[in-house]
Parts: sequence; C-alpha cells; structure tokens
Amino acid sequence: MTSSRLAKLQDDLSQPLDQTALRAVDRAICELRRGDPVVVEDMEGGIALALSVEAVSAPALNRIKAMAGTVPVLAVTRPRAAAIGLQTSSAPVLKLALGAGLTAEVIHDLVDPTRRAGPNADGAMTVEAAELETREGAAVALAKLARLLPAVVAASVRLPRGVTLENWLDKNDLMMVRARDILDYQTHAARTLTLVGDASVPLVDAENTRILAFRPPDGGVEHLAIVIGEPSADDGPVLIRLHSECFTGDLLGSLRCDCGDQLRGAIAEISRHGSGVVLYLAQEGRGIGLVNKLRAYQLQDDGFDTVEANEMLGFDADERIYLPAAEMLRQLGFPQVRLLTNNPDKLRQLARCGIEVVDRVPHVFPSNGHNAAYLRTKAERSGHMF
Ligand SMILES: Nc1nc2c(ncn2[C@@H]2O[C@H](COP(=O)(O)OP(=O)(O)OP(=O)(O)O)[C@@H](O)[C@H]2O)c(=O)[nH]1
Ligand SMILES: [Zn+2]
Repeated sequence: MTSSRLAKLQDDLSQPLDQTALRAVDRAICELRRGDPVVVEDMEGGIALALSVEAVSAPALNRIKAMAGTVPVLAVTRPRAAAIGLQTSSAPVLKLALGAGLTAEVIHDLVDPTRRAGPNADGAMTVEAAELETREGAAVALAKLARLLPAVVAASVRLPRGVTLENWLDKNDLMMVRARDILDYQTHAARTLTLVGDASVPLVDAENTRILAFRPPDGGVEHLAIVIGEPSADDGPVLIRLHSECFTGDLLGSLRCDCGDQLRGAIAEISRHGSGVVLYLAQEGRGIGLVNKLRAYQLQDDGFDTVEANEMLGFDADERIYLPAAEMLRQLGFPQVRLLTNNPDKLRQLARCGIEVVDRVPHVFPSNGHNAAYLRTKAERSGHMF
C-alpha cells in the first residue's frame, strides 16, 4: 500500500459514520455486479452514468448513450493505462475518450489483458487525468469494491429539458450514489463491524477453538476470528496471524501459493504456543477477488509475475487494507500483538490502525515445487522477509 493511501486511511478514521451511505454503496455494488448502470454524483453535484466494463455490449452502450444524452468515456486505472502503453500522470484514474470509436469490442480489448486481441483502438484517443473524488474515479473504485475488472464506461448525464433528476432516476430505474461515500465505504464498513456469530469449532490441530463472525450493518463482507485456546491481554501481547482468504490454497490445497501451509501452520503454531488468534480476512486474491485472481493466474501462465499480473488487470500489486483486522482486535480486547508474518505492509498498516505490533514472528514454509517463483517475487518485489 502506498503512503498516500495509508495517509488517507488515517484521515478516514476521523470521519463521522453514515449508515445510509454504507447501504447506498452496498446497493450500488449489487447493481454494478448485476450489469446495470449506476449514477455517481461528485462533490459539486455533477452526475455520470457508470457501467462495469464486464457488462459492456453494443446494446448496453446504446442504452447508456440514450439515457445520459452524451457520449461515454472509458475510465481505467493508472496501472492499466500504463499496461496499454499510455503516458500516465500521477492521477489514479485516466479517462479515455474515443467518440464513436468506443465500441464494445474496443473496450474489451482495452481493459482485459486476458483477451488475445490486445489493445486495439482505431482513431484519435484523448486521455484526461481524473482524481478518485471525481465521478469516474469513484466509479472505478466502486468496480473494485464489486470485485469486477477495475474499469467503467462513464457518461456525464444531460437531463432532458423539463425533467427533474428524481423523475429521470425513477423513469430509468436507476440508483444514485455519492463519490465520497464510495471512497469512504471500506473504512466505514470496517468501523461498524459487529459480532454476529460465535461457536466452538474443534480443529484437528487445535481442539479448543472458537470461530467468531463479524459483519458490517449493510450486510457487506464478513470477516472471521479463529480464537484458539483462551488468549488474554493480561498475559501480554497475543500471538496472531492475519490470513487473507485464498479459496484455492486454503480449501483446495493449490500449490500455486503458500496459503494452505500458512493457514494450517498458523493454527498449529498458535495451538503449540497455547493460545492466540487467526483473523481470516475476506480479501481473496490480495483484495481483487477470486475471479480476478484466476485472471491473474492466466497472465502468470503467460510468463508475468504476480505483481505484473495484478497491474496488467489494472490493480495495485496489493489492494488490501487491514482496518477490519484492527477493528476485530480492538473488539476482542487485544491492542498488543505478536504477528506471524513475513509481510512488512501488514506490520505498517496494523500500527497505523492503532494496534501495537510488539514482535514479528517469521512464518515461512519451504517451496512445494510449484510456488518457488511466486515466493521469489514476494521477496524481490513486495519486500517479504524470507
Ligand atoms: N492477486 C493475487 N493474489 C494471490 C496470488 N497468489 C495468492 N494470492 C492471494 O494472496 C493472499 C495471501 O496473502 P497472505 O497469506 O496474507 O500472505 P502475504 O501477504 O504474503 O503475507 P504473509 O504470509 O503474512 O507474509 C491470499 O488472499 C491469496 O488469495 C496471485 O498470484 N495473485
Ligand atoms: Zn493462496
């Protein structure tokens, strides 16, 4: 995570909570995932219709144009713009205007590196930088929250003469969401996590184990705390592991990564130690989601490393935040921890979120014969301490 994103995270911690905003963003995520457009409003009251690139087809584009009354642009992230050879400024999002040349085919070629065709835009393209707070920037952030490809088709809305915004939204069956609320969503969801389930689940490597489930009030993503033994802050810093969900590694025993070994290894290690917690975080694929992780694997099979694959798809190398982890630790009453990890970003982020990491406990497992390059990339490009 970049230092500017960390700084923003800290700023967000001081913002007031707004439950209605949380619900609006969650509904917008569903709309986008379903393939419907949503309306995004910026701080000045400007509005744009945004559609996930994954839902783009010729009829869908025509529908957007007809509803908005303007020609749409394609909004992509800086990593994706760089991957298709565009000059990028420091802006996080780039708006690509191609006029009538922005066809469904061209859009898919521009945003999806798993397509063999590759970028192929005929005619003049103008590129304009956009900040995250803009309609287009926030719409791309919404696509990330929806675990879709991080790019949208966006059209400024020109309301038909004599039609109010309310009537227009109603007539087109559209919902509107504010840019600011999208950008605050992750921090607000984390701060409102509530314990909603708690049961004893004896594990093969740790019989005295409870699993606690935490959920934000909008019904968004749930995270789990696997509490082994009877950890108590009175006995000093608690031994913990932050484990990001990995369906392939944790459940299926995939050999592409080291997640399965790390998960079972952490449970066994904490059990041997006597007590501690594994926080099982719903951050599949370092926060890009399972579908995008599978796309990243496809790119890695073509020779790109795990960082390059994320960036080609338009993501940062790591999209995770650890505020949900910090919030669960706070609620469990563990302000001081010893952290099983090799990842320096986890140490930095937890500390920024107010959890004191007293000690790092290395959590290294030997290569299984398939994941050597993956582990090497972690060390060389992500700073993992092996
Ligand atoms: N995007 C992407 N995610 C991957 C890939 N391989 C594994 N992952 C995900 O990476 C995450 C693994 O994270 P962690 O187990 O927390 O590992 P880490 O960040 O290396 O940190 P430590 O293990 O604590 O040192 C899981 O969410 C996996 O799904 C990959 O090639 N691409
Ligand atoms: Zn994994």
